[in-house]
Formats: sequence, structure tokens, C-alpha cells
Amino acid sequence: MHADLWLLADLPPYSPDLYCRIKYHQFLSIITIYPVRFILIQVYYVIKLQKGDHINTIIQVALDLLEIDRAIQIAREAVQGGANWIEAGTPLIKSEGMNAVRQLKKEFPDHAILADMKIADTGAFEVEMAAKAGADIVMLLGNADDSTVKDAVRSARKYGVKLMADLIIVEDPVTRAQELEKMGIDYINMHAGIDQQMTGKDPTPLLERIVKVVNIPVAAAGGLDAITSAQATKAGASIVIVGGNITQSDDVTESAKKIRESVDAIEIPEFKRQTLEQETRKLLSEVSTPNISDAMHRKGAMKNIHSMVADKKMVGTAVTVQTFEGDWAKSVEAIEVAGEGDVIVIYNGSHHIAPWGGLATLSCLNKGIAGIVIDGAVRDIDEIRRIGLPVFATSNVPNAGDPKGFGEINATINCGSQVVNPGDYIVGDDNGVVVIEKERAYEIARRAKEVEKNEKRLYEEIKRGSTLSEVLKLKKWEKM
Ligand SMILES: O=C([C@H](O)CO)[C@H](O)[C@H](O)COP(=O)(O)O
Repeated sequence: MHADLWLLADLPPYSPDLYCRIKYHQFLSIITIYPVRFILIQVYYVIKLQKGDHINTIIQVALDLLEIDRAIQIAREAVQGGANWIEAGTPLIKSEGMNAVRQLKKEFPDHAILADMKIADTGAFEVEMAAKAGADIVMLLGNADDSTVKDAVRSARKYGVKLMADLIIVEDPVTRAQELEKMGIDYINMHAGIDQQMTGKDPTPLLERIVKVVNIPVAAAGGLDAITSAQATKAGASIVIVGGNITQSDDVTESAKKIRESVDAIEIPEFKRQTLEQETRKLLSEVSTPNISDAMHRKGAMKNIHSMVADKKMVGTAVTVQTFEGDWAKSVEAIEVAGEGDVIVIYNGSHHIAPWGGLATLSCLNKGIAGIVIDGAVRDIDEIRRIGLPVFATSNVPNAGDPKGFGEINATINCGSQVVNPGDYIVGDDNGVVVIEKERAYEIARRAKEVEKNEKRLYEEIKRGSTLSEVLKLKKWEKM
């Protein structure tokens, strides 16, 4: 690629000046002045590239945490795994102020510290603030007004720091990247923000185009993991910024190491994203109903509906049934309407007469139906447990009613005090059942995954001898 136009400067490893791209005339003057050094550098790169080390991609760990002491510990573990640059994330800066940058520089004097200020105004002032606290690179918003960008650049030059521009909410990233370069920005960051990622955005599709039109290094950020970091490198990113997939991991060092290995691999395999529906189902099958409820701000849980078959996870899309006390016709007819991966969700109105039993459950098994939820009773519980299909209900009783045929299939119903529409996602486990409206299913699945990752990390910290209230600094965050 552009490896031949990059020089390895005599600077400490991974300082922001490590990669300085040189223009053609500079190139000529350098080979005239430093021919021997130039040859050595070329030999170095030939070896690196043969080894598959894509111009030594920089891994930047983004510390999007609220507490500086936890952030420092996580940074230490990430550095051990191969992270080169350390980012004081925006939430950390908002929570701890410039002290976050100061402390990170003190702890990691040999690593470049990036202050993700997301500057939108008073460019010079905020750059000065971050620079004086010890930042080597300062992030501003790529769509800040040109006056802000230009003054930030003046300030950066004055205080000897570099500027990275974040294209997070830029409408035309390719054009803006070129404008930012002209104004003196040192690095471009093609970034899908955390909330944007939850709706399916990812930073890689435009990367290649941006890398082609600018002459400054391009970073990629936004939900990257070992696989997607490598894809970003392949598309030309020379810096990969990774937050959650390192910082929320229960083994931070190992996660950073995997990313290091994956971007340094000789062959980066093709990667095909799943459809949003496939991804949604996969993510929901990996998380718990408490994770989902947290992601929904404690909403979505069905009341008084419990698992009748222990240790069975259920994920599927709703086929709804409205029935009436003692009438089981529509519940059983719904088996013909439902298909593979669906969950039959029944409102029955009685906790004493079952609209569902063993024979209906067995019929579902044959059709690949994912499970059954009943706001009402079930019977034949021993048979249902033998069949092993997930069934959730309010109670179990011996008696059923008669098939009269009242009610409706695939209408909006109320089940466990939650509104359920056909197609909504239904997830059940031993904690209970949650409903996720279909329009937000992917987003909630992604957010629930973030909750799960964060809990895994907290679990790990508690296992090391802490307590939940210590880890979360509960007292500090109590309302005044
Ligand atoms: O910049 C970030 C975000 O806007 C919060 O401030 C993150 O640091 C960046 O997105 C990297 O984090 P992940 O997306 O979790 O990898």
C-alpha cells in the first residue's frame, strides 16, 4: 500500500509521531541526506510487510469508563495485551475532567495519550487544556465549525500536540475528511458512535474511500473486535480504536492480544456480516432476560409468568393468541400458523383452566417452534418437561376446557401485563420472559450485549476480592 511512503522516525515506540508520512520532495531530500538510514528503514518495512504486519497498525484502547482507577487498571491490562495508544474516553473525561488525562500520562509516560474531547467549540481553549494535562493527541468533532477547527489547529501547533477529527456525525465523511486535512488536522477517525452501532452502523464501509482521498493516517472506531479490527486494517486504517470489546472483557489482556494478532495476521480472511435478523437472534440467544430488561431501562418483563421447564432458553418472534377461559381452540390452531423460530404467546384469562398441554407441545416440537408463553395455566407438566420445549405459564393445573373457537390469532394482545404484537421478539429463561418490540429488536439485542459484557467485567473485578458497591463506587454516585 503506502508503506513505502512511511518513515520510522527516531521516536519512542508508538508516539504519535511514529508514522510521519512524507511528501515526494521530502522523500527526495531524505534519501539524499540520510541514504543509509533510508535503506535501513526500507529493509525494516520489507521484513514487517512480509511478516504481514500491516505498517504496524496502532491499537488504541478507548477507556469509556466513569472511574479513573478502574480505567488505569484496565489500561495496564490492555497494554500488556498489545495496546499502543491509550484514549481517555469522553465519558471518562466528563466524569473525571482533565485529571483523567493527567493520571493516564503519569501512569503511561511512554504511551501516546489521546483525549477524546469531541470538541465542538472553543477549539483553542480545549486543546490547550488537554495538552497541558498531558495529552499527545486531542480529538475534536469533524463537523465542528471551520473556525473552531482552524483555531484548534493553531493551538495544537503551539502546544505541540496532534489533532484527530472524529467523523461520528459528519454527513459527507469523504469530503469532510479532505477539508479537515487541508485545515491541518493530523488524523481522521472514521467512527460509528456507540448509539449508532446499536442501530446497525459500522465504520468500515467508507474507510477505503477516505484512505484513498487523504494523505494523513486514518483511524477506525466503533464496536471493533478482533475480526472487524482486521477488516478495518485491510481497508487501510492505520489506527484501530477499540473500546468495549477490550475494556468490558473479563480478560482484557487476552482481548487486546487477540486484536493485536488479528490485525498482524498475514492473511486477513473475508468477512461477511450476517443479516440484522440473524444477528438479533444470535445476540438474544447469548444474553439473559435480566440483561435485556436492563437494556430496556427495566421495561419489558412479563408479570407472574414463570419457566415450567428448567434451564431452557427461548428466543423467537411472537405469534399471538387471544383466547377465553376454558376455550383452547385458537391456542392449538396457532400451531398451524406459527413456523420455525416463532414463539406462541397466549392470553387466556384464567389461571385455573389450561388452554395448553402435552400434545400441543409435541406438535410444536415437530414444527420447529421455539417455545410457548401463556398468561394462564398449562397441564401435563411432566410430559412437557420430557419433551423439553421451553414453556412459560402462570401455573399448572390438571384440567383443560373445551375447543369452542372464540378469540383471534395474531392480534395485539396483553400477556403478563405487557403489550405483545405479532413479530415482537420474545425471550425467556429461568428468570422469566421479556418482550421486545420488533422495531427495536436489533438495537435492544446490541444494548443487552453491552450490559452482558459490562457485567462480565464487574464479575471479574469482584472475583479479584472487591465488592459490588466498591467497584461501582455506589456512595459517590448517590443523589445529593
Ligand atoms: O468514542 C467513543 C464513543 O463515542 C464514546 O465516547 C468510543 O470510544 C469509541 O466508539 C470506541 O468504543 P467502542 O465503540 O466501544 O469500541
